[in-house]
Amino acid sequence: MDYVVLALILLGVLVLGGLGLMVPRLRRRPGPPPDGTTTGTSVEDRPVPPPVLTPEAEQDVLVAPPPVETPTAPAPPAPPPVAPPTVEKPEPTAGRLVRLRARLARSQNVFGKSLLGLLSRDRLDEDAWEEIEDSLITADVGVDATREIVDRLRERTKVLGTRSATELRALLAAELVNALDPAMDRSLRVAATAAAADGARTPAVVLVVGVNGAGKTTTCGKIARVLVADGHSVLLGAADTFRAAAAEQLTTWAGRVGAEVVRGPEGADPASVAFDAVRRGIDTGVDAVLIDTAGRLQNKVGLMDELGKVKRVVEKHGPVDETLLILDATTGQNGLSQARVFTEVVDVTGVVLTKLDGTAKGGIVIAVQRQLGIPVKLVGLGEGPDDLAPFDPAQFVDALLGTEPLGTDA
Ligand SMILES: Nc1nc2c(ncn2[C@@H]2O[C@H](COP(=O)(O)OP(=O)(O)OP(=O)(O)O)[C@@H](O)[C@H]2O)c(=O)[nH]1
Repeated sequence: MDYVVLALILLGVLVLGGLGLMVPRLRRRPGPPPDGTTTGTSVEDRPVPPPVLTPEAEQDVLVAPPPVETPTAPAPPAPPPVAPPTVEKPEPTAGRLVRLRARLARSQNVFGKSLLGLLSRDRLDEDAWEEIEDSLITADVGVDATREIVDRLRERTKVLGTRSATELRALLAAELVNALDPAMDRSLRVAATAAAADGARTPAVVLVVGVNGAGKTTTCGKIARVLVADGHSVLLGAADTFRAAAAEQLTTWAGRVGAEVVRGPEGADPASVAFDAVRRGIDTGVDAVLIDTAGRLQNKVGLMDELGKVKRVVEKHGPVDETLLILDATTGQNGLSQARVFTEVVDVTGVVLTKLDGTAKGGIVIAVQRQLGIPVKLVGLGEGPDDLAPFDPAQFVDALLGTEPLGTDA
């Protein structure tokens, strides 16, 4: 009996102990989902193990910058569409000098106002003639030319008994034209010639020379326009390899009239660029090749020798047809001594007098021609692309004196 009681007690203890273990477990078990579906252990339910990092990766994590939110950058503006260069139609050359006569206004102040004012006096006495002489000298006509002009004028007024201001003005104009030697050939030699051997045409070669800043490159560009306006095809050679901007400048000028440019690397041998330009001109059959050269001071022997070489090298293709000396009219009589040296090194065949719009000394045209014996072929009267006019003595004198042009083609 005792054994039975003992067994029952033991059983009771075991039952109670078992219950004690069961209750906490039941409490911890999650309830069913609200929809009553049973779920197995989903991937999400599984505890996520912490990432195991290698030392290097740990380092990366430490130094990695926090993720930066990249703002969406505004799209760069689309480049403007590149328009093909517009080829311009230069102004016709006939009558340009007449159209540009107002540009000589500063010269007109000397000639037109003071000179004609003097001639309008009631009595032309010694003082008046002296003043006329002074006016001409001030306008850079040059002493010898002035004396010659005034002497002839005095004689003619005496012989003809001229008294009226209009007649005196006409006489003065005639003397000034005479001093400009109207018989000189001022045409540009720009017509291509037929080569004897194969019948191919050889372009006319025009060499443009002068001191620094005289306006060579600008004038080359303007001459290209003059030639195009007169119906010639042209190629430009950028043999000013000294000044990088000169080739750029020339390229722009050429682009405006649809002409080709031959240029070399900066600092290249100018003679070789000039040679290549003429070669290219022969190959493409243009009428004229214009060669721009670097500005050089007439007292720099090396540079002047270089210019001589450019000419000699170009002449391997054939003779240079035209060597134009560009002279800045504002340098007055100084320009004349420069000019003399150039004529010794290269055979200058024509003068282009630039910047006549910026000086009261228009008389320099007379001095240049008389002292150099070379015709002024073109005059620059402004910075505009068509501000270069073929020179015509009668039109020029009319413009200088502020009188109406007589018998012009404008
Ligand atoms: N007012 C005026 N300015 C001119 C005329 N011709 C040229 N110029 C100006 O003169 C300046 C010099 O001209 P460029 O053509 O660069 O002279 P450059 O002789 O080639 O110069 P370098 O190559 O340095 O020797 C420029 O500002 C031109 O616009 C003209 O007839 N009138």
